[in-house]
Amino acid sequence: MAHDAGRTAQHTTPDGEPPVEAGPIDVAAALHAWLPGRRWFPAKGTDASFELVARIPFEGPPAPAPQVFVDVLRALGVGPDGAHVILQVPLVLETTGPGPDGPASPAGLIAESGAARLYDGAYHPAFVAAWLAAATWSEASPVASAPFDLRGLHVLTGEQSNTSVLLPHVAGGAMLKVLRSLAPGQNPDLVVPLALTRVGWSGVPAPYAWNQLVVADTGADTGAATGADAGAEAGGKDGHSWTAHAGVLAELVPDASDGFELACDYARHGRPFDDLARDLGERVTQMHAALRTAFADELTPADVAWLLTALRRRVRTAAASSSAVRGRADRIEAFLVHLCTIADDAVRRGRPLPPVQRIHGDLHLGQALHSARTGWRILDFEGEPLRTLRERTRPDLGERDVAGMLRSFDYASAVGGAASPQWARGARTAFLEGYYGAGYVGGEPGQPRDPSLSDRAVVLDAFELDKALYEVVYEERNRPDWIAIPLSAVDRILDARLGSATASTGDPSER
Ligand SMILES: Nc1ncnc2c1ncn2[C@@H]1O[C@H](COP(=O)(O)OP(=O)(O)O)[C@@H](O)[C@H]1O
Ligand SMILES: O=P(O)(O)O[C@H]1O[C@H](CO)[C@@H](O[C@H]2O[C@H](CO)[C@@H](O)[C@H](O)[C@H]2O)[C@H](O)[C@H]1O
Repeated sequence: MAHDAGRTAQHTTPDGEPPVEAGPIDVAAALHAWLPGRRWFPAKGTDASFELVARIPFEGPPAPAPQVFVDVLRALGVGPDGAHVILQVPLVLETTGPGPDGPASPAGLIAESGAARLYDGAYHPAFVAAWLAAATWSEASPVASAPFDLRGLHVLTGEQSNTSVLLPHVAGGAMLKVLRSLAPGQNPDLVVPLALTRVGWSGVPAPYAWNQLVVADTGADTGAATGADAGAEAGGKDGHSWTAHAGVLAELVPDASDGFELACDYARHGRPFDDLARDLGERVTQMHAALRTAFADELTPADVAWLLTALRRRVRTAAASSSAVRGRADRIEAFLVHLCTIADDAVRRGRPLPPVQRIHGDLHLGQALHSARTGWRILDFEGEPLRTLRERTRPDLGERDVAGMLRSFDYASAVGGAASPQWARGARTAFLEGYYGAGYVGGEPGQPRDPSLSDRAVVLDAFELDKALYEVVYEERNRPDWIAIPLSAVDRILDARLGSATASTGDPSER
C-alpha cells in the first residue's frame, strides 16, 4: 500500500525520530501501563519491557481526522523459552474528535489528555475502515468495497489470544481477527483456512480478506500495511525488513454457540453431550482428510524416535517454567519409556503409525462453533500460542488434535461442574467413535473395537499428557485458579499407565 506521506510524516523509529504528534499523550508510557493487563499479552503479571520496532501508518481521511497507525513492539523475555515476542498494537489517535467513521467504544480507550485520546484500534471504526481499505480480498468473498458499513462493530470479549471484531454489515457479516503476535512469514490462521476452502471444505469459515505488515526493523522508513497475496511466499525476513500477516476477515458464522460454553452448559445441567461430541469427531476426521488434500506435500511417514524426542523437549520446556511439572518429571520419563516399548512393539508387528500431516495444532472446544444450520465449524489454526511458529506448523499426527479435544471435555466437565465423571467419559467415547468410525464403535467403554487402534490409544495418552503439561504452564501464566484441572489430568494419565503414585510432589495444592 502506498501510504500518504504527507499525513503520515510523523511516523517514528526506535532510533529517536519524531514521534506521532500525540499532543500531551506519551504513547510509549501509555502502552507500557496498558499492555500487561491485556488478555492477549503473553505473560501477565510480569514486569515486561518493550521496545518499539516500528510505527506503521495507515491511510485514512486527511487531518483533522484521527491518525491511524500500528505500533510493532518487541516484548522482551515473554515468549517460548524466554524469547521475545513481537506484538502488534493498532492505535488511533484522536485530537479533534472521532472523525467521519464515528466514535470508538469507550472500552478501547488507552489514555487521554485534554482533547487528545489514544485508542486500541480494534475498538475504533477509523482503524477498521483503514484496515478494510488496505486489505487484499479473496476471490471467494462477497463483493465489499469502501465505504464500509461499520454499524454494529463490536469487539468480542473473552479468553482470546487475539482480538476478534464482529462486523455484522461488512460482506454480509464478517469477523475481523486482529492477530496480536506477529511472526515473520505466513500465518497459519490465514493460510490454512484459505487452503481448506480452496479444496472445497466448508467446515471452516471462509477467509474473505487479509492484511500484511511490512516492518522495517531499522532505518528511517518504518514500513507499510499491505494486502499482499497470501498464496505467494510472504517473505519473512529480508535484510532490514520483514513481512507478517496481521489480520484476517472471515465469514461470520451466524447464530453459533461457542463449543466450550455449550459443553459447560450441558455439563452444568447434567445433559449428555454425546451426540454433539460424536458429530464433532466426524467433523475433525473430515478436517484431517481436507488438510491431507490441501497440504499433500507435507505427508511424511511418522518417525517414532522423532516424536519421542519432541515430546521430551516439550516436557523439558514445561518443567523449566513449572515446579509442579518438575515434581512429576521422573514419572513422566517412565511413561515415555513405556510409550517407546509399545511403539517399538507395534512397528515390529507391522502396525506403523499413520503418516504425519498438517494438523490444527491447538484444537479444543473453544475453537469449534456450533450452529443448528451448519453443524460444527472449526476456527483458529494458529496453533498453540506458547510455541514457536516453526513448531506450530510442523506436520504431526492427527491424534494431537484428537487429544486436544479430549482435554477440553475434561475442562468443560470441571468448569461446568458436571455431577459425575460419566459426563466427560460419555463425551470422550462418542467423540472417538465419531473420529475413528466403525473401528471404534462397539468396543469396551472407552476402548476401540479394532485392536490396531490400541496403539493409537497409547499415542493419544501421550498427546493428552503433553497437552495437559502445556496447559499447566498456560494456566500458571493466565488463570492460576484453574491449574488443578490440567494437573489432575497429568496425574490421572500417569497413574493409569504406571500405577498410582503415593504423592507426586508432596504439595496437595498442586493436585
Ligand atoms: N467466523 C466467525 N463467526 C462467528 N464467531 C466467530 C468467528 N470467528 C471467531 N468467532 C468467535 O470469536 C472467538 C475467538 O476466535 P478465535 O479465532 O478462537 O480467536 P483467538 O485466537 O483470539 O482465540 C471464538 O471462540 C468465537 O466465539
Ligand atoms: O484459543 P487459544 O488459541 O487462545 O488457546 C489458548 O487458550 C485456551 C483457553 O482459552 C487454552 O485452552 C484450555 O482452556 C480451554 C477452556 O478455556 C479448554 O477447553 C482447553 O481444552 C484447554 O487447553 C489453550 O490451551 C491455549 O493454547
